[in-house]
Amino acid sequence: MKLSGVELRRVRMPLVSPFRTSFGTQAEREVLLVRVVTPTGEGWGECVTMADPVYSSEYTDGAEHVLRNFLVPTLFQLGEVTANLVTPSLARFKGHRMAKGALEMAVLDAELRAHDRSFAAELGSTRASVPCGVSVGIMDSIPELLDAVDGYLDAGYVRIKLKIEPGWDVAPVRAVRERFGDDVLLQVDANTAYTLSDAPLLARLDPFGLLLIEQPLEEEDVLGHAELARRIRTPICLDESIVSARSAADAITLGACQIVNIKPGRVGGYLEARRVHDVCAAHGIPVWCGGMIETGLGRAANVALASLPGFTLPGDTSASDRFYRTDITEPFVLEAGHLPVPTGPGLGVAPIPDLLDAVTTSRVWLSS
Ligand SMILES: O=C(O)CCC(=O)N[C@@H](C(=O)O)c1ccccc1
Repeated sequence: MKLSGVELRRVRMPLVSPFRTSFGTQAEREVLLVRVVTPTGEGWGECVTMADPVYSSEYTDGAEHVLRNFLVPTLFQLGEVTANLVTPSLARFKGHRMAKGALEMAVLDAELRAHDRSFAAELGSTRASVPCGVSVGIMDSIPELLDAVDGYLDAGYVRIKLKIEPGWDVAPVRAVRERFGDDVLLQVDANTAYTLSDAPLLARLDPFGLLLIEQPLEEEDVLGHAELARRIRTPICLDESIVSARSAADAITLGACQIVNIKPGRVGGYLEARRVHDVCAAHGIPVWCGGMIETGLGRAANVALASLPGFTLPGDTSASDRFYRTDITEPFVLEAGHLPVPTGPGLGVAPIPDLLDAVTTSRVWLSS
């Protein structure tokens, strides 16, 4: 497929309520979208970087710069472009997995639309819908948290994930268990906020029957997670530490995780995400699809990914209205705790022009 040009578009979308994690609070989501244009159509990609480099080293201005100055020009020089060629063609540029993943996603979307094939079919979907969990931020008080969890359970979410950090961990977990019982699927996400010396504190979560504790230690402390796994009973799930299929295999072999959160942007794209899924399946490690507060574009691709056979735990594939009053695509609406897997060509969704223009803050056109 030849690329006629690529558009880099920045959008800013207010969140329905501030979202607080151990690395900060977000009131809006600034998203970098990539649109590739070919002689026969177009494709959309979503870069999951945050505005600041606090989740990982990538950040949105940096992603835009590396796309504009290195990644997109390299694809223009390729002539014929396919999704499978994107990652190997960009390999000489180190890192920038989220930026690379957004570009690959846009090329894959364009390619699949041109072949009338869905993301679900291409990735290996085995289900028509996926069960959905929801991520609940750190709150100012336990009553506020319990009200939020009550609302999400009423909405039908099948799993609750609580963000935790030192000072907000055992008490909120105990309160949720006391209020909603032991049958609610419950897990916690620390986003690297603890150290191995906190093992006794984290062991105090063991009596609450959590599905997992996500990324308790810093992303590079793989051996620390392996040691922590020997000191607590709650299964350890890695997020930030897993940046590729190779790092997943290493972490599993070292005993650093029993579960893996797959985020396509974090690992460099949906094709690598499928490889992480395959490596985990080969090791008998369950996976679930993480979220980066995506618009309906990334949400569509994540729901397709989450319908692969190894995704046996509910993911952070929540409905559009979990974060956005108005999405830039047709909204994803929870149906009995599930989201339907898009079946249309490519992503199966596209931005609604007026809604997209209303939240667009900048556009750059790069021609081949
Ligand atoms: O449901 C969602 O899209 C958000 C899920 C979630 O909690 N994401 C967290 C995370 O640490 O996993 C996050 C959000 C935004 C940016 C980075 C990380």
